Amino acid sequence: MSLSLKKILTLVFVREPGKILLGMKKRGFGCGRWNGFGGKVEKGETILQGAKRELLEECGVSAKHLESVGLINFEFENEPEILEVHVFQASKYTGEPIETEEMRPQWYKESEIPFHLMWPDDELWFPYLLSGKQFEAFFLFRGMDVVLEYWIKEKGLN
Ligand SMILES: CSc1nc2ncnc(N)c2[nH]1
Repeated sequence: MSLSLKKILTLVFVREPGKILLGMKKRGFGCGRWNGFGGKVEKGETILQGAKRELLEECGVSAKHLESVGLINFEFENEPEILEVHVFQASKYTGEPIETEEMRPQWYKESEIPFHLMWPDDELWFPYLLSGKQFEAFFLFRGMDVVLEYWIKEKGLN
């Protein structure tokens, strides 16, 4: 059993009734796609603190309460590193979203989410996010555009 390297990441979606805030990634991993806000968890901070920090850094929104909504493990074929992504949503926050070097924020109606300009996994798990169902999921990617295998499980409150 090879040592599977895990990278802990965060992903935050800001919500308003019938709307969700997405960010157009302007550089780096996932550039050119509408994403959630988030990134790495730094030494000495909790996953929750990392999520709040990344949201503030990437679009100027300060989450007052983050709700854990999902846990997704991403594997990429022939790569040893597994991305463990902790997904949160914020409905209590301060600050208007602003564009940064990383992200261009935009509100989308939940009925008009631009899945064709997002990671291909999103269309599969967004129904859980949008319906407030907690979930766990796994996606095996080939490159950046093809999902080879996946599963999604609804999670009761633990
Ligand atoms: C690595 S696969 C992935 N799916 C995603 N969906 C939304 N925002 C991200 N940053 C995502 N990354």
